[in-house]
Amino acid sequence: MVFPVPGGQTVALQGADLDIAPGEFISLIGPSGCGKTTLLRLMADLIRPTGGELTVGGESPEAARRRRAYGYVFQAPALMEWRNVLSNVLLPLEVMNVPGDRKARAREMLRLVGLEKFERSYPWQLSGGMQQRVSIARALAFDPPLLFMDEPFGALDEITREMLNLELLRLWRETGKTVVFVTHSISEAVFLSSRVVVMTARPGKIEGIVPIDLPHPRGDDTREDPRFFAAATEVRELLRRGHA
Ligand SMILES: Nc1ncnc2c1ncn2[C@@H]1O[C@H](COP(=O)(O)OP(=O)(O)OP(=O)(O)O)[C@@H](O)[C@H]1O
Repeated sequence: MVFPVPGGQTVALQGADLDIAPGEFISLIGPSGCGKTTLLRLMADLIRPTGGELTVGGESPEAARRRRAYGYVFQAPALMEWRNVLSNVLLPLEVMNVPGDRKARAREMLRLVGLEKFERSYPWQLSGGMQQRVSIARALAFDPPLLFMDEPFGALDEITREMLNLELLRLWRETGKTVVFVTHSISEAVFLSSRVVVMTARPGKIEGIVPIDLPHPRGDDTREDPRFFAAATEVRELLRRGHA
């Protein structure tokens, strides 16, 4: 993926070779500028590749987008301040004129993220973590098989983040979705993932892929498991190798 810039070009990604199986939880980790967001945006058809090949569920990213094959959760919750929680989750269903009982569907998504009691609240009445849960419910409204998440918990405190990690894992196990998750945190990546994709910059590429052999359900004990430390060390070493 090459971007034109004044007086030249930036090679954002080169040699990003990756196959993701249905139902996997994949984390992308790497230093600033290594192309994590670019890779996610390519998969989501928010930008078009300048080279190489990319398919989502066996079809082009554009076809996957038109089929509403994925939900996208951004770094900031990006909720409509004048709409309450329920109508924020309803919004994509209304815009796309989805048939059926939309409210029941939106409420079901709010239940999944544990916010069923807050449907009448407005975004400004919620904490940052709760707002991010609303945006996850909104991304799930279409029941897409795929969920793209770009550093969704980066701005939250450590304890809230750990709690949301647990919730996200529960949700992933309950729904069987495929998740591609961008993070800067080694422990978050190892805790959540079935595989951690370690990327390095200039040009952005995949340095290595670390399979995470930790049993489910994962919880506080997981972080004490020697396998957790071993995987975190492996990820750290790959990141260091990229820096060298
Ligand atoms: N639209 C664009 N135009 C020009 N250059 C771009 C554009 N989008 C990304 N880039 C460049 O591509 C490279 C990868 O950017 P990207 O945002 O994917 O990195 P990242 O790994 O997500 O970084 P961060 O961790 O800081 O979010 C960077 O050098 C960036 O400057």
